Amino acid sequence: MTTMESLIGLVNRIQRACTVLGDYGGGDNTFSSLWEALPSVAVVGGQSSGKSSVLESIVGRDFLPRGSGIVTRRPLVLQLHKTDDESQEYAEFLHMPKRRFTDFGAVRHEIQEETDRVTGRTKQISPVPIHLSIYSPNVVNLTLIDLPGLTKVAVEGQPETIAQDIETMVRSYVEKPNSIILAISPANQDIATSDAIKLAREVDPSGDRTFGVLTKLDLMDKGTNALDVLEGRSYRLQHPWVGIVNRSQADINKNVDMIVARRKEREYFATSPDYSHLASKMGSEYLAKLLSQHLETVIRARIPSITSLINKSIDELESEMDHLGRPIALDAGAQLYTVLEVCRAFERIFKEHLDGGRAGGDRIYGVFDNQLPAALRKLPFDRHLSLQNVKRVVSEADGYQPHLIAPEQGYRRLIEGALNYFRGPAEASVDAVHFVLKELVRKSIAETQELKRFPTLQADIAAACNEALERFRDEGKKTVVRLVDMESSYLTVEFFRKLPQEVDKVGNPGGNPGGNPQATAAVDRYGEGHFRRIGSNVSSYIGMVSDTLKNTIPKAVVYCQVREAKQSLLSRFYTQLGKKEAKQLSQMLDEDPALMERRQQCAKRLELYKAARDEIDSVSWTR
Ligand SMILES: Nc1nc2c(ncn2[C@@H]2O[C@H](COP(=O)(O)OP(=O)(O)OP(=O)(O)O)[C@@H](O)[C@H]2O)c(=O)[nH]1
Repeated sequence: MTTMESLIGLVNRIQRACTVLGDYGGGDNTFSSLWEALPSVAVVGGQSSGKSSVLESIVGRDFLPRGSGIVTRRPLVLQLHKTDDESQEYAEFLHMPKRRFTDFGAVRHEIQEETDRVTGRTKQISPVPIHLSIYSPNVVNLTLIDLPGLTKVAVEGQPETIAQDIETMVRSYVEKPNSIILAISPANQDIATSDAIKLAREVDPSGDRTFGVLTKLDLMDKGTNALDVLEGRSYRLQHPWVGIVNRSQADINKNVDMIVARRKEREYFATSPDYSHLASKMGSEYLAKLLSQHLETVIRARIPSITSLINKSIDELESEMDHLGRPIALDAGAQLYTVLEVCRAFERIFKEHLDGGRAGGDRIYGVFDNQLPAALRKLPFDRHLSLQNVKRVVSEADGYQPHLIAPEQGYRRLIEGALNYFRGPAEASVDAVHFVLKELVRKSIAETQELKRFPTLQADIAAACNEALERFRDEGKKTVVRLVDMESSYLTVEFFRKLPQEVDKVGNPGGNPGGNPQATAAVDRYGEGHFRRIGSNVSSYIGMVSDTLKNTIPKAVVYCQVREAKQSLLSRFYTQLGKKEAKQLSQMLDEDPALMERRQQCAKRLELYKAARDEIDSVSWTR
């Protein structure tokens, strides 16, 4: 069977858990607020309207700080728990869970101290609530939130904006649709000027959620009464107005006991000529019962929507937790496993870039198909094989004895000189592919979801990849330069064998009919045509080599760089990983602090919502 205790107690427990997580009215939150979904009673009134007196009267104890100026500077969530008649009264603060207060003077002192702990002694206000639970046979189960009194002017030491700040904070509590407003107004003031009623009218125009309380009935001018207000004629609310007579300042000074004061209040209404017909519906005890019953009804009505909010929030949090990733295990084995798993995810993406499926690998083919042939075409063979240079190289190679038939040395020197030019484009191809691979590593790291959480591991993987790519580049360069050197070290004999014999060709070059053939040949061997032919033969040979290199350089580059990157980009990293200690591994898995924080918050929230769901499930409802 559901009892009032179980329902209000349930909300109390959820409310306390909310506060621990920073979820309270007026708080700044990135999560949907469970607190806001919970019905609560907020006590609102102007300064000196009698708020503290009403609360103390409901509790039956003196426990609230008194003084001039703004005494209540943080919301006080006051949870009242009714206990067995013979049990001892005590109070407990959420921020001091181990200490039971039986001296209510000490409770008052602790409220002051705890207020100052957050706000400093500067008379500032703070929306962070203080939670106080009171266990007593003299209370009904009820939760009330005492808020700073609405004020018009700042006093010495308070910021100019204090009046506005208080209103904003109070408003943030009372504007929530689940808030029940206990609007306190003094009877010796015109109700039209009541701060509490003004605010309540704004946030609850239908008066559905507002309970009007009229204090200081005993202080009204003789011959006047508050029946117009109490009977709902001055300002109509959905719930009946409740009149209250609290202890006067003189009673307080005389330390009149609260229980005695309650009795006097009862007597006041019972014997009052104006109010005796309303006596059963007046006074602080009646108010407490009325609120308790109403709160219970409201909670009962809200349970389905609270449950659905909780379920929705659990789903959202679980999906966010999935997105954020599991928390990191503490033992070295599990950490190593996590690192390897993340590395493999990265390698998979990197390979997809090379093998297709993701863009980027085609840029390597671009190097082979465009950059390399273009660079080969641009080599300065025209200059190298100009008539002048051919002549110079051949003469230098001949030395003092000009060549007799073909300038063997001259050919070799010209060819060797030309082949040297191939080193440039060969090395440039290696560099170009290196940069493509580097870029693909960068992209793959960015695209590896699993890596996002671990900035340190990201940097470690990037460094390991770059180190490996440098090694592959060195190897690639050595290999392509070797290809060029191989061309210089042994020339293709076949090519020269196939060249038409010069003697035959020059025997009668067709320009000197009838002349002395020997003389013509002799002159021509050192003439321009002869050198031009040498240049053209060397050029053909170089063209042939260029065609070969155009094909073999890509093979070497793929073999040394691309294939290696696919097969063993992280091989060394893995070897080093095996030697790492648990501490180093956990350093690698050092998460982005913001992300860790968010996960922790989500986990705590999730715990709260699940606990709240269990709490709700554990109460058997009578509907
Ligand atoms: N005679 C009489 N005095 C009252 C009544 N209610 C409050 N007082 C007196 O009015 C003064 C202010 O009451 P509090 O309960 O401190 O009012 P408050 O709204 O909490 O004031 P602040 O905390 O300063 O905003 C005190 O001196 C009370 O004794 C009442 O019903 N009758």
